[in-house]
Amino acid sequence: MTAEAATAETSEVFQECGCKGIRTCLICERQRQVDPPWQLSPQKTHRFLYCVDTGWAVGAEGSDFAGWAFPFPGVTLIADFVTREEEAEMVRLMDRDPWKLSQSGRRKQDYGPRVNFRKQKLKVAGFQGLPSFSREVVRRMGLYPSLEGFQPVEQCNLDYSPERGSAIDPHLDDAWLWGERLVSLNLLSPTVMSMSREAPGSLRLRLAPPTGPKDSVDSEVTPTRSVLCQDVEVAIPVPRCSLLVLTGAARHQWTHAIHRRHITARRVCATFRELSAEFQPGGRQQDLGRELLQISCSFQGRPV
Ligand SMILES: O=C(O)CCC(=O)C(=O)O
Ligand SMILES: [Fe+2]
Repeated sequence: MTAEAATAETSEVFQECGCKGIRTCLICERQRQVDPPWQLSPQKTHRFLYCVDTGWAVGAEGSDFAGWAFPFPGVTLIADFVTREEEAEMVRLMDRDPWKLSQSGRRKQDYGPRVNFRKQKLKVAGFQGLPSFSREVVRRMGLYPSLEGFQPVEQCNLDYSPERGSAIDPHLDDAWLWGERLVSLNLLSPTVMSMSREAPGSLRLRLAPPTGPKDSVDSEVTPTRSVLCQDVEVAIPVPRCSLLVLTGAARHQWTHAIHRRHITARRVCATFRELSAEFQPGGRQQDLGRELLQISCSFQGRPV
């Protein structure tokens, strides 16, 4: 055996996870005997809960800001987007293909172009479209006003498990290639999407609950308080079988994350992404965009 082969074999045995750099999961934390990440970076001080009925983030019960709230635009949650039968069938079909190890204890399957976001380069070769089992869910998405004209050119399936300590660190999704709406279908178990924002300045809070998203609250007469933006985390409860759409501020200003403690059973998430303006008709890369779209909607895909 060559030295190279020996190294590869050892690292394969050692590395049962896909973590690199600062990312960790339960498997490599045990092997490397390192602290779990939440001991290194403390949780946000002020917790707010997203309310689907009002579209506001409301201070967690029992906390300093209980009863106080601020508008949190850009979130659409569609409950029961798929049935339990459809969910079971989708996951059965996903499980027929191999899952690749990914960072922070996740596993993944990707249907889309190969992309180097840092260099802003992409390769179409190898992409055969979204999988056939997504044809119906993508058709259904287009029936909702907030997803009118939604044509995804990528589907990324992620598999989370409590045994691996799966999570995803706070991040913003790319905005060079991917468009305005980020759409994720949440399968097998409920979870919580945690939103945070490392921006200077504060958020103006009003008394909760406002009775509806369109109510105008006169700030001259209603009491207000403020809270440092960087100290806030907004929890969006995401039910099993629901579809979560992030746009606007929730897409571009607030990072999203799934904490390890919010994975209590196997969870599979399928995220669908559309093209940015640059790749749409009239954009600089419209020809490439058109090609991607044609391939994508053939629904003949295998994971790339
Ligand atoms: O698991 C999720 O719901 C989020 C996944 C995500 O943020 C991503 O793949 O960029
Ligand atoms: Fe993301």
